[in-house]
Amino acid sequence: MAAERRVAALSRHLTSASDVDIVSKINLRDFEADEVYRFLTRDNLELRARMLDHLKDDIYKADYYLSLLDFRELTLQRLKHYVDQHFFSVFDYLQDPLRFMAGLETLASVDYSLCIKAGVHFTLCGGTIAKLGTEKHHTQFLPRLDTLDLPGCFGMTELGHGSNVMGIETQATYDEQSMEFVITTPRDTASKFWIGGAAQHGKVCTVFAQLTVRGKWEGPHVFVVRIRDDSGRPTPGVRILDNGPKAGLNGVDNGQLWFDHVRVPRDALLDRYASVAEDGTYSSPIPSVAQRFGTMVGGLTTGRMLIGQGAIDAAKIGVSIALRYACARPQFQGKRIMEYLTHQRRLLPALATTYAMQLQSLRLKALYMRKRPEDGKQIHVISSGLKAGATWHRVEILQACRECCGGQGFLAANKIGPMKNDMDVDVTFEGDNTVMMQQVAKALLDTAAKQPPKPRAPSLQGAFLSDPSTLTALLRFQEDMLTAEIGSAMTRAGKAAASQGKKAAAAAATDAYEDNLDLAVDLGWAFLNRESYEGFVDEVRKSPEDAKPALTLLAALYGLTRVERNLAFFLAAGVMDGSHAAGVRAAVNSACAVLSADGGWAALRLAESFGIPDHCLQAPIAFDWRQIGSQHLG
Ligand SMILES: Cc1cc2nc3c(=O)[nH]c(=O)nc-3n(C[C@H](O)[C@H](O)[C@H](O)COP(=O)(O)OP(=O)(O)OC[C@H]3O[C@@H](n4cnc5c(N)ncnc54)[C@H](O)[C@@H]3O)c2cc1C
Repeated sequence: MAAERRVAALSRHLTSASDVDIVSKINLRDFEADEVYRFLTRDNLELRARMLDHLKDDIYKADYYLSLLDFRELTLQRLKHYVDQHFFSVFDYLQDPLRFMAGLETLASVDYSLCIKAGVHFTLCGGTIAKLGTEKHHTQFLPRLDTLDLPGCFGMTELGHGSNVMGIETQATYDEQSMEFVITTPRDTASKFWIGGAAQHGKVCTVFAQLTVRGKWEGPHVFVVRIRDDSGRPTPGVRILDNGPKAGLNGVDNGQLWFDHVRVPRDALLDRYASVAEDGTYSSPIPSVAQRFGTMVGGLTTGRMLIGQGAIDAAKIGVSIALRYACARPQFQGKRIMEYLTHQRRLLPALATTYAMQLQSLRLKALYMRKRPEDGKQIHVISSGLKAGATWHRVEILQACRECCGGQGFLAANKIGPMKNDMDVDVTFEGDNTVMMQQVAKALLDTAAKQPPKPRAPSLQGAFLSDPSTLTALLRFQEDMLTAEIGSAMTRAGKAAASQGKKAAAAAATDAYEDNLDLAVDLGWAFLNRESYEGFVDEVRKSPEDAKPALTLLAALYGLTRVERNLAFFLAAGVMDGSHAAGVRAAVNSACAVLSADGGWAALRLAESFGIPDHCLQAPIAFDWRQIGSQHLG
């Protein structure tokens, strides 16, 4: 058999006992896709099934011939139709977050524009009002948001300020005479930019603005502002410009907003964390501007979690389509393309990574649902790392899937290409990935400043490379080494400047951090790699018995590819040598051989376990590629 031949050939290249390949000895057992689906999908199963069934409706069928304006209109009609089913409510944002997330996650399986249009309205606008507002805001706005009677936008980004939200320039000044806030765009760089729903359909917007009360600056706060009246005309003082066509995601109408002394009532301030009394007395339980703002935006984690999950779900679809095609498509002497090692190398680590990210997302949701204040920092770190990691993985996975399907991958009807274009922006919005990875690094460095890590180089003498304890030790070593390296550069710089005072020492430490930004992003990755691999191994212990061998193999493949990606680090650090590197390659290749043996049944079953119904896969090549001409042109 090809798989056994390859494993034997690989073993001959290995030089030491530690390279003995245990991966190839895993005996896969037949398992039920349904059981693994339940292992991968732990909440709202019945609701998800109903929602997916509803998405069979013709209105959600992909139409790649639409003009920009027609696509926007269709996206709005789709959203209305979905909202009319009452699968979930904006009130669930606080009351039943898992139901809320399930309601939005499901949409990504048919159209990312629809998913984002819904996400902006329910999560970014509705969730902000729910989380940062109080009873009066909930009563006034949420019921109208729930029916889409009042389409909502989220106005944080400005032309001049994206990642640096603290630096926004929109002003909100309290007028004690009229007891109103006056919202102003002082210059064009302060115009709100990229605002989803603003170009055509949005009527209300949660606007981030710098608050000044009695001449004192209090930092960024959020205000609910009507940008269009009930008939759809811009409200007085609000100017709106359409952002126009984008590289993808064209079902969403993004726009630019200017506010010319727009007056809003005192109640427009979302006042959970800060309020202004009639006479202009400002009060907040959080005295520091930075901490207050951190608390406000920190409460909006749901959106970040949804973007990460959307990326994972897209990877599930891409991998499922590409695997089904690869196992059915012959090239050269009737060989199925899945039999080529290069194909296995592109699709099977992608499958393993998608499982790792899905399980990590489930673990994050479980932590989130515990609702313990002491978990706040960990939730922030994991959600930031997962958002960045899952979306960056998605970019790579969908590209690999597109290429694996050859020319068919480029046909819109086969879904991967359009999905890739529409989702390209997920690495940027809801927190740019480079900035997100730094959020992870900063939190780890913060902890390390109090309790410096002691990196322990694992000994690979006699170790099995694919053993969970070896892989964990390697991944932890990389995380600790990077933390120690950046941390000690900051400490050295701080100490050198200490004689000039505390401020100078802090500034020198920040400079040293900035000089190591490349390593900070590596550290974000190292954290996610270790955390998600450990999580994967832990989850496999709780998995359905029959699926355990396949999932064990998948976890090993994930861990091995994470180490393989970072071979340069491990070789430079002296914990691995050339024979270990060859051992990792051999183990990855043999895991691929086992998973793709016998027609690739195990890989196909693992993909089937994602539970994506046929009408969501849509792509003709996922079914019978020979029928493609008759199917896609209908
Ligand atoms: C399609 C789309 C829809 C959007 N919808 C909305 C919406 O509805 N509401 C809303 O408020 N916003 C929205 N946004 C805005 C989005 O959140 C921002 O684009 C994002 O925050 C990044 O900001 P920026 O585009 O100004 O990029 P910048 O912050 O200018 O980043 C540009 C580059 O600089 C790098 N960079 C920036 N800071 C650092 C740093 N400290 N260290 C290292 N590198 C850095 C980034 O990695 C990036 O590569 C949307 C954007 C898009 C494209």
